[in-house]
Amino acid sequence: ADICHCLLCRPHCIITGNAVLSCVCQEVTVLFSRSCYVWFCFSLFDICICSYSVPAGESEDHASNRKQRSKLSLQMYLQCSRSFHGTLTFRHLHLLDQVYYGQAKCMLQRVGTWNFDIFLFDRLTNGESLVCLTLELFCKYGLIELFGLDPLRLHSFLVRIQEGYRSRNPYHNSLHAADVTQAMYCYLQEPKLSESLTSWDILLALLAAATHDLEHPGVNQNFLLKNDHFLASLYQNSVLENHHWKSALSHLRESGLLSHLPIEDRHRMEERLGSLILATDISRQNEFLSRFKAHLDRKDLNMSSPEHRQFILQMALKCADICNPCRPNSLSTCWSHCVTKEFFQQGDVERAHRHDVSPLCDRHSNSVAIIQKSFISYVVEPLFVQWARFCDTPLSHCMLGYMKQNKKYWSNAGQEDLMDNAQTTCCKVLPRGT
Ligand SMILES: Nc1ncnc2c1ncn2[C@@H]1O[C@@H]2COP(=O)(O)O[C@H]2[C@H]1O
Ligand SMILES: [Zn+2]
Repeated sequence: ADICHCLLCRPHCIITGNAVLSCVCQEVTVLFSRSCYVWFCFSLFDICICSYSVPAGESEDHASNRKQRSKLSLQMYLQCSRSFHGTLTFRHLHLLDQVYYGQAKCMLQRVGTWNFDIFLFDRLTNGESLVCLTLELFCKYGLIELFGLDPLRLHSFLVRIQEGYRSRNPYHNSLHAADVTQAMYCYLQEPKLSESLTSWDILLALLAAATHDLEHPGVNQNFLLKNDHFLASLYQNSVLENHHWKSALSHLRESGLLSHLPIEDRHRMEERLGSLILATDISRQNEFLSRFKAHLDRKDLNMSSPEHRQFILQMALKCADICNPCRPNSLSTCWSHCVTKEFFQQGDVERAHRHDVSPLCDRHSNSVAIIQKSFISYVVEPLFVQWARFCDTPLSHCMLGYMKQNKKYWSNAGQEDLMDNAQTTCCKVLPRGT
């Protein structure tokens, strides 16, 4: 296990292109067959597999065996990697059904569509949606080649990020990060962005989306302040967002993902990552919204300016972060229940400790519907109206359409608590297949 840990998490050297596959495959085959583990593959690393050519001296048969093996699930590798980190016991280890894996891969063909069902994708990937989705997007943009990234380091970094989200949080977990990353990808496709963003912008946008809530404790800043939590003493303001940023930096540095790049580029990247993540502090909503409106009124946004591009990326990440009420109703209601569950859990703890229950967190005076109606009207709608003004595309108007439908849905829903229904709809476990 030590050797595997070393190999899987800290590859010896940076190798790019085809060499990675051959090197990794050979070494890990030996290790895995020795320790009776199933073979694993890099199926989602399509970019590597597709571009893999038979090395000189290797027979076609050998190459086709290699291809066969590569069809086995990435999931197996991820699960194994997790157990080497000691975060999973073998009790949790079960192999991903190949049927589900095929379906997940199929879903990725439509990763840029707004009705992408991230809940289903997460179940099909056995809870690995953040890793699978982000890898896919890195491959789509060719970021691995463009930045000379080591695929193993990238993979190890993403696994650590995914594990850095608390799965116990009903809302602020890795599924939310995957959802935000998928939304960010949709926004990056918008012509105003896609025509002007640089590869650095895209790399940064995807990293920021994937890490923006890293190590979220499942309670809000108010709770941390009231309870003299150590995080509250570390940062003056935007306590959680600063913590997400610093956690992202520590994973980034530890993984060595960007360590081959010039130090100035890395520093610039880290600063920009901070400015994006800090922009997701919902208490700064009005500040960003008025700046955005002022730019739109003056029509002075110039996407060839690096400062303006950074500002638009901040706005895009803010939209992605709270876009759940703009998703189709079946997805949106799931998120509404998840976020309310987290609010109410905090309220229950506050009540148990005889503290004042924070706004929105009291299950006795709130309901999902009440919270949604005000969140949509006062927070989501003002932002997405301006975003549609900026983009003026089918997607931006489609999001407004869904948002209106959801607002109507919650207005008609009355005050009853629909939490139980939501549990069965959103957290459905897939039946074991063949
Ligand atoms: N559907 C929703 N209903 C109510 N609040 C939400 C919803 N989606 C996101 N939020 C809030 O928006 C906040 C965005 O920043 P946070 O991730 O810190 O915490 C998020 C939640 O508090
Ligand atoms: Zn978030």
